[in-house]
Amino acid sequence: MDEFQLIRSYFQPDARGEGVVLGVGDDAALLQPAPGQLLVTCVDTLVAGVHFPEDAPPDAVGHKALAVNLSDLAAMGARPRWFQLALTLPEIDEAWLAAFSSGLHRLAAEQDVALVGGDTTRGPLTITVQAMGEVAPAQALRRTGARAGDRLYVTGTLGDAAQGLALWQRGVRSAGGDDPAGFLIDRLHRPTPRMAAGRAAAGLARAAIDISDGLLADLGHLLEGGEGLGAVLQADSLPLSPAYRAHCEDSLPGRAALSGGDDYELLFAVAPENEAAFQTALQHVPAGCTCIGWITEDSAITLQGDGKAQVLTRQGYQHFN
Ligand SMILES: Nc1ncnc2c1ncn2[C@@H]1O[C@H](COP(=O)(O)OP(=O)(O)OP(=O)(O)O)[C@@H](O)[C@H]1O
Ligand SMILES: Cc1ncc(C[n+]2csc(CCOP(=O)(O)O)c2C)c(N)n1
Ligand SMILES: [Mg+2]
Repeated sequence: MDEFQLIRSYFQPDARGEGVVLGVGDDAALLQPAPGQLLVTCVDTLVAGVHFPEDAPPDAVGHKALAVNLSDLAAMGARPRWFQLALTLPEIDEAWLAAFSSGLHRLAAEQDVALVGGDTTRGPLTITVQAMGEVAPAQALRRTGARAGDRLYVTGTLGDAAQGLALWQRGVRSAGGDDPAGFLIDRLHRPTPRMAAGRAAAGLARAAIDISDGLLADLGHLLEGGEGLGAVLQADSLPLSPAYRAHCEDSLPGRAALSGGDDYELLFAVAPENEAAFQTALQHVPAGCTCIGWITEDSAITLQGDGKAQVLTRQGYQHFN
């Protein structure tokens, strides 16, 4: 199998997505965004051994490469439409490619996003996805604009994936969602992009970000979008899954939930006057959305719990430290 057979076999789906004037197979794709919508675009790379364990299931790698990008579109309040895939492979392994592409195409079909192009090269296993979506100009969610007094809301639960990674690195290989370890590992390998939450919050939240590097680090980015802002987090309010609680060795909420990374949940700052409308819009979102604290004028991030207040550093995952 050569490079072009590989593309035809695994990455040239028959179905033509809506708005795809020209997809896989030419020098570039031609895309038609809906009239009046802004094109939203982002790109994220996954490197084997850095973003996923070298022995992660290949269908999970395909899923995650797309999911982390859809998460960035969700954080902008966008509707996902198209994506490109740049694949660097050490060799052609057809079993790996079949599983990888099935994980990728399954999520693409679920979210109605079309693969419109990419690039295939030889080298250390690296997957780059560039995703594109659309949003009405007045609805786009940004990282900037949060203000003191805004309430902080987060989707889903925190820290599951970081605990899943710790379990995987200790050799635990439970799959599926039934036992707690399997649930946590699944949250690492197969994050669910929070598209419905992002769309519901569009036009209602004052600022938004997705949590990839850990709550404190990404909350830090949200706070940098204003002037000298800090936050109060309430320890008892942080959403933690039963599996997380069962496996947490620290005192709760624990390091993983605060700065573990790989959550791919959405964090919103909501103005007090919009809070009721925001809660109504988010109440039927499957992942749920929890108020975890509020933004302050004092630049510290403080965790309140057990009658104590603890100042936290804005630490999280960083590639160069
Ligand atoms: N090499 C680069 N050249 C140009 N812009 C970049 C480059 N790397 C990152 N950026 C931009 O910097 C900003 C922050 O990037 P970062 O990767 O931290 O965001 P993110 O994608 O939300 O985070 P994560 O990758 O953890 O999901 C984004 O707007 C991104 O487009
Ligand atoms: C094998 C392995 N080691 C470590 C991690 C944790 N991790 C890697 S990158 C990242 C942040 C997001 O990346 P980026 O900022 O590049 O989008 C996190 C939390 C993992 N998932 N797999
Ligand atoms: Mg992001």
